[in-house]
Amino acid sequence: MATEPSSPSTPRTVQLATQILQHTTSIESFLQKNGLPSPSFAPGTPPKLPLPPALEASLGAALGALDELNALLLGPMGWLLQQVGHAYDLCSLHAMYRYKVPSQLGVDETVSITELAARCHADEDVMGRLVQHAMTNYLLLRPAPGQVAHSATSTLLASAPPLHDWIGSVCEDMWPAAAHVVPALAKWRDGGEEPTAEPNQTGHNLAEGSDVPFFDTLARSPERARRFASAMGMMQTMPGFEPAAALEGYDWGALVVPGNSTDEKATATVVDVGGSAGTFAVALTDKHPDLHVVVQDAAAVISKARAELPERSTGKVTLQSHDFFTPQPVVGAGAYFFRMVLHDWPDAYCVRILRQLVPALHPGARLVINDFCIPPPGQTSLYHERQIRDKDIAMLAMFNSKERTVDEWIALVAKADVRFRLRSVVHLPASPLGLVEFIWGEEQER
Ligand SMILES: C[S@@+](CC[C@H](N)C(=O)[O-])C[C@H]1O[C@@H](n2cnc3c(N)ncnc32)[C@H](O)[C@@H]1O
Repeated sequence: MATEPSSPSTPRTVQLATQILQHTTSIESFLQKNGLPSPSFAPGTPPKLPLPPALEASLGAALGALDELNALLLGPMGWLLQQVGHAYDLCSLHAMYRYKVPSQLGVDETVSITELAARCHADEDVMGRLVQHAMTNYLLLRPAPGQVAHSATSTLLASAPPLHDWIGSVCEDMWPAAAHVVPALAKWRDGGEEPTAEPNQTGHNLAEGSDVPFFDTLARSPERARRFASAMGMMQTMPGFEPAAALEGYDWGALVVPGNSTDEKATATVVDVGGSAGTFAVALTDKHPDLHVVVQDAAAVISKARAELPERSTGKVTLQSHDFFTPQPVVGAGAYFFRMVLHDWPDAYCVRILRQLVPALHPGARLVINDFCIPPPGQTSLYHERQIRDKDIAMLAMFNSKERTVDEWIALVAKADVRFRLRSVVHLPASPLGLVEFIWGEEQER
């Protein structure tokens, strides 16, 4: 929705408050017209507002304005205090995860904090403090002093084990690593044009006191590996990360080359490199049954994926254990697809991964990178830019890697091999992910 122009003399805070009011009014009137509930903290509230794309934009604008208004009204000192305060938010969320607090409460139940602490086998005083902190962040509700009940967020956590896994991975894998990012910078060395650091010299390594890269840490701990894979699967259901966006944003059907004779079946192979449990591959072959997708990942990930692959995907999705630092075994595929894989690796490692493809590539093969694309400065609100920059810092903490701009993706692929030629760049709507497509060799396009 277009906001009313305000006079240049209107103070910025009032401009922002007006925008918030206008956008919120549009959203509420849509919800009302469609018989949908107003946003609330009550259990059973949908995980996200069910809005059409135009109102998604309104929601984004309202949140961006709210963030700026909050910072302006707090003033620099208050804003700093708020930043510091956020450092403790994950403590109470972590306690919710560790003690499975959401599962200890019945949906319509109100219990005393004493009773909840007993159900959690936790110290009453400490648990009471953590729970009351969680209440201030709307993670739980306080129906009366000393009482606790479910909120919209805690019911969601109780009902979705992968979401619980994701919180666990954030609190126990990523958060300790983030706290060690800055001390880990001492390990970086001057690599000439760009300083470099290894994937085993990260915040994660300092936090763990180990020198193995994150994915090797996972390989040594089946439960942590399961939790991380579950968290990755959960991410695929989050707004902007669903396979649907990448399915619609790219012409997968164009990869299918018709056979020469009528009895020759039209088909093409897509290799989903680092494809984890195959969530994307299943969605892709559901939509394009003429495609054959080979999902490649570490052996432990593939053996778990085998147990979970839906029956309808048999014959359309092949699961293959493959280390992408070794030569690509699928020769002559139509496309090699990397979805949220290369952002886990520093540039020099991405170059090594991409070069492993080269002997397998036939002219015209596509390299499709479906990954975070940092927008150019000023293209989005700082609030929205912060969401993707948070991910960038997470990459630094876990892998000494980074999120990249489209130009950085293009430069990186050129560094791997100049025979990869840029073919298209797609910015997926309402998603921090883009699709950057390259074509191999001089051959005319299909
Ligand atoms: C961030 S996850 C992305 C998974 C999936 N593409 C998605 O979109 O959810 C990165 C994947 O790379 C896999 N991986 C890491 N190192 C690998 C290696 N050396 N060879 C193959 N896969 C690897 C991990 O097991 C993990 O499944």
